[in-house]
Amino acid sequence: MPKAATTIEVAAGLIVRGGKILIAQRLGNAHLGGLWEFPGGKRQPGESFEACLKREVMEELGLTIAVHEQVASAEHHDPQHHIRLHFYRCTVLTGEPRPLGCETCQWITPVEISNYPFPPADLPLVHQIASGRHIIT
Ligand SMILES: Nc1nc2c([nH]c(=O)n2[C@H]2C[C@H](O)[C@@H](COP(=O)(O)OP(=O)(O)OP(=O)(O)O)O2)c(=O)[nH]1
Repeated sequence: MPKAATTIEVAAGLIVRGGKILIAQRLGNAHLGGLWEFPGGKRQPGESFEACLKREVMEELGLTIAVHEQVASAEHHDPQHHIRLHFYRCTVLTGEPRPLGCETCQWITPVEISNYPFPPADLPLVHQIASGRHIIT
């Protein structure tokens, strides 16, 4: 019998600065490789979403961030993965983004986000951002 997919909890950040959002391109060899994403990753046992997001953004981009309110959530199911995503608004405290754990990263305006391919679970949020339903300051 196939093994049931376990739920993976993921924290991801809408990192905003000066009217732009920071997005990252996933490593080519990773699950969903080459797609763009909101920086973040899997929560470790006993970790809060805030701590997870700060750790992942430091590992992937070398940035220290402040994590603010949750702005959205989403789920993605396939035979191997059941992923629950928790999106938080974040601001940069120190550092300039460097692609330490991703292919590349980019500051983009909300309207530009439609030009970047994202994983299926992100599409409702991507559409909301593109249509101006999230205030990016
Ligand atoms: N960070 C992030 N992950 C996303 C987004 N959308 C989406 O479907 N995901 C999925 C891709 C992955 O299956 C999962 C995140 O896991 P990850 O592989 O990035 O996490 P990680 O850095 O902890 O990875 P690893 O230690 O297992 O290599 O969530 C998103 O916008 N941001």
